Amino acid sequence: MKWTELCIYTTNEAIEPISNIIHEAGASGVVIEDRQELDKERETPFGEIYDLNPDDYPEEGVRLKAYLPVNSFLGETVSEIKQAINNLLLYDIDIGLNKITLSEVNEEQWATAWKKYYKPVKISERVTITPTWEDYQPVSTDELIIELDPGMAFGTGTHPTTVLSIQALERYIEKGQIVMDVGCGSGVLSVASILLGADKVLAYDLDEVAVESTRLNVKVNKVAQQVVVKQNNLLEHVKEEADIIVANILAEIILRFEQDAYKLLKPGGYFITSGIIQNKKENVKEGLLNAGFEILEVNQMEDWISIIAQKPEGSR
Ligand SMILES: C[S@@+](CC[C@H](N)C(=O)[O-])C[C@H]1O[C@@H](n2cnc3c(N)ncnc32)[C@H](O)[C@@H]1O
Repeated sequence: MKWTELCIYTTNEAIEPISNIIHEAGASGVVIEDRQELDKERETPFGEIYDLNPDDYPEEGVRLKAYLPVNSFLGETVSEIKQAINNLLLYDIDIGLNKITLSEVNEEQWATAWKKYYKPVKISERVTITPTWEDYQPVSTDELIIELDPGMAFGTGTHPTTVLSIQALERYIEKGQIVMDVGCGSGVLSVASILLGADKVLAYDLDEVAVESTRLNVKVNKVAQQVVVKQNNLLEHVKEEADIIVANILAEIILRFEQDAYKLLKPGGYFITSGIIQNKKENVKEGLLNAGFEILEVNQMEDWISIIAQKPEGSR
């Protein structure tokens, strides 16, 4: 099978929204080549440092590579992707150079392009994410392993917004709790919640592909019995109560359901928000305070912010 490699030169800030656009356009995955990665010391969970090849990275900014099957819709799909990326400017997202190139690759090149980038990555104290094709052996007995196929919706689970969410879940989940995962994507946060001790997760996403992806990943990770996955717009019509609500979605979307999150949380429950870019931090905080939350933590990784808020004990 022939594939077209679509290369998009952009910025770190635009990785997440452009990845979503590409997935929605039907690409079977996104490779992220971020120049900043070259300056970081990278360590595998085994403590080995491995070097990255500078030739695999753009001279500046970020290069996203996506693979689309060559068919008669290709031209149309590429135009739609370009239009959707340009529309990001309306949300104040810096799309940088926004140069887009196309080239044809064969099946074999496509498979290798993927796999060389993905290694097991330690995300938090206890959680390691490993691609499904790696035969990964835990290093310690309390290590929790999440298996993900980066070729599926919403990638590798190692984006800073996902990492911040998992690190927060690790600090706040207590055994037997109920968690809601709003905008579940690949389902990585649902799987993490169960592995970290939650009894049940209610996972929601508006996107059908994401819902399927979560269903598959909860099965692969053997937690399907405890995760109820449903296509839903945020928390619309949801009636259950939760101990923790986690949402890794853009700030604009978090702002739309802070009050619903407050209503559905038990007193003392936590709202873990992530996916917030720097300049939207104050808006999200203000919205959370207006809804009645107390802000417990504001954490940052690269340009991304995660805010952890609590519904006060004794409130209703
Ligand atoms: C950044 S991804 C996060 C995926 C995953 N939770 C993670 O942390 O890696 C955001 C997800 O929110 C979903 N989403 C966006 N708007 C939504 C809405 N109104 N209702 C439900 N899900 C939504 C998108 O489809 C996408 O899967």
